[in-house]
Amino acid sequence: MRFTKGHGTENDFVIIADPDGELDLSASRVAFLCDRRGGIGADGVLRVVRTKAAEPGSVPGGGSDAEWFMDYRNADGSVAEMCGNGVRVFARYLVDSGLAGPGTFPVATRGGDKIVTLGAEGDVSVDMGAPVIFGSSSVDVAGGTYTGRKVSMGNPHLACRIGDPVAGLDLSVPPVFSAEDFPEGVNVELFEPVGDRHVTMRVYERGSGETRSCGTGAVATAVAAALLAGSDPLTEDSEWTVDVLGGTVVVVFAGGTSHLRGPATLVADGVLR
Ligand SMILES: N[C@@H](CCC[C@H](N)C(=O)O)C(=O)O
Repeated sequence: MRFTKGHGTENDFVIIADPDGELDLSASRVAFLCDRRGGIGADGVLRVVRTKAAEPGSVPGGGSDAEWFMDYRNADGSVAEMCGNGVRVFARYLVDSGLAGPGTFPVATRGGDKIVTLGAEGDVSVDMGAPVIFGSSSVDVAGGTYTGRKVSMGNPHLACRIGDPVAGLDLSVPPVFSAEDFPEGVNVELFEPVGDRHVTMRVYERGSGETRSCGTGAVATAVAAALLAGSDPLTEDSEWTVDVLGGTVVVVFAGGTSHLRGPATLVADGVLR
């Protein structure tokens, strides 16, 4: 089986082309691929499938204009609705492989079609859609209890501004969250403001543990930061810089939707024995 390894701000993925949807990608197979010692190593797997060959029910509403479907799996083998960095790396893979031309095109995901924009090289942007903003919830993580904003980017997030620098946090232990608030689990972001519309964030991802970046988490964090700054991201346009361990991404709120922009890099092609 051939694979490509790529990352978006060091949120890394094993990419597998399966255009006709023939591969039986079990949870244990995904966990093996993502194992950093016994396998290839990654935060998740991106299976590249023609939308018409995707498993029935994986595309919401049953239909999509997109030629390609991003089948995203977390490192533990679980399925997630969306991956913001993943869809940017997925688009870079399509263009580099000649499966799509540079420009603007939709990618089908379990969280709906996402419109990506990219050139032959350089950053990849994605229209992440309108964040769905809820109330607050609390989480025990990194030796503290933090309260933050519940946000859905297709997948669930709890974005908490914390009083301490995020650099010193120990995120080796899974967060303890409200199962009532998050029956499907949650991705937890901890952030601190570091400038004007500029935050730094750490993340503990559902199904993958601490990662060096999370695109949906960066948007959720910008939502929480904007609300705390008195700006409604659904009605007021603004641009946010989000630093993560693996680099920097930009989140733009405009016209009621959200855009995520940043690097997406393919680093290796290989063959699995
Ligand atoms: N790293 C991703 C999010 C991947 C899915 C997440 N772990 C979940 O289970 O919802 C991103 O860049 O958005």
